[in-house]
Amino acid sequence: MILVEELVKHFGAVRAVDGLSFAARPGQVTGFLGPNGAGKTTTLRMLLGLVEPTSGRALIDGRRYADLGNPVERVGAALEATGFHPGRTARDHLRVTCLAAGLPTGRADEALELAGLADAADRRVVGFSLGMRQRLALAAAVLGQPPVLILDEPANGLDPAGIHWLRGFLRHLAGLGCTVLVSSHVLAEVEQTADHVVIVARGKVVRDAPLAELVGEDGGGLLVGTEGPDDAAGLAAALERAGATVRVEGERLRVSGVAAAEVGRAALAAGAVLTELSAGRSGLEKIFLELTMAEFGGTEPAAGDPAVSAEAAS
Ligand SMILES: Nc1ncnc2c1ncn2[C@@H]1O[C@H](COP(=O)(O)OP(=O)(O)OP(=O)(O)O)[C@@H](O)[C@H]1O
Repeated sequence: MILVEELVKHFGAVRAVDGLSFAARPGQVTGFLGPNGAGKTTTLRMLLGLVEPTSGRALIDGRRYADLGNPVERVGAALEATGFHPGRTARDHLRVTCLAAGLPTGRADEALELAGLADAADRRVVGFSLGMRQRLALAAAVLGQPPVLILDEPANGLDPAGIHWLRGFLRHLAGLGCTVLVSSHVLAEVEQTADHVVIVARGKVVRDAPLAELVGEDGGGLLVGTEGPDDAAGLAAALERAGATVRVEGERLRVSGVAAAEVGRAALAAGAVLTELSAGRSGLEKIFLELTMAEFGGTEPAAGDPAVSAEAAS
């Protein structure tokens, strides 16, 4: 169990973390989601005793990191996939870590297997890709079979197959009863892996809820495009008669309360031509987009924007 209470960290005038509270529970993957600079890494570093909080508490199983008896067996962490000795093989790197932590060296091969690196065990880390380094960092994190895992952007550098593997890896650990806290600034990663989501922005928690609750929130309903304002008005009236809630946005309608087939029937009845019929964003996507835009400016991308569609579909 991870417990963060009223955590604050100021770097000079920068309020990196500004009164953050949340919990991550055993048997769950908790996604720690926020735009760049939201304070995620600083929070994780405070949990791991690498940064001293200005105030508040960051606890692992009820204790500060410094007070955990044998930290390697209490918490595994992967913050940055750097710091490996380039001349060592993957297996040697993990064996050295085992020796330093008083763990049996046989754990190295188990961890390499779990991280999908068994075939590269005897290769020197200098030749590893970023994705392979990420896997090695994850292997190191699970060496002590800790019940708590803290991972900072573990999907960085992984290719699509690697991201797919990572999801299975995290789900497997949660299935074993681990508390898994994983940060990301990429919504799709969290959306497909987490049980629970904590969204942060500017050092504060914006939402803290089960993923199912956020995804289930009606963030957008259906988006319906028509050929012109007259068609839009006629279709809106037909949809309202069918029990839908409709918001007219120029030639487009935002429709909730009915299925897509009902929109088709209403269009037929109203003699309106549909130019678009797509799912609106989930509540989670909507919240995250709004946050990111508030942080970095810009306008909301159109529903058909390839960047949005790709992220939603991946
Ligand atoms: N050592 C430091 N000294 C000064 N400012 C810092 C330091 N570490 C972090 N910050 C600032 O604190 C804020 C939060 O940074 P942090 O790295 O925690 O965000 P993040 O959510 O992890 O972002 P990203 O997704 O980009 O990694 C940023 O404004 C950052 O510039």
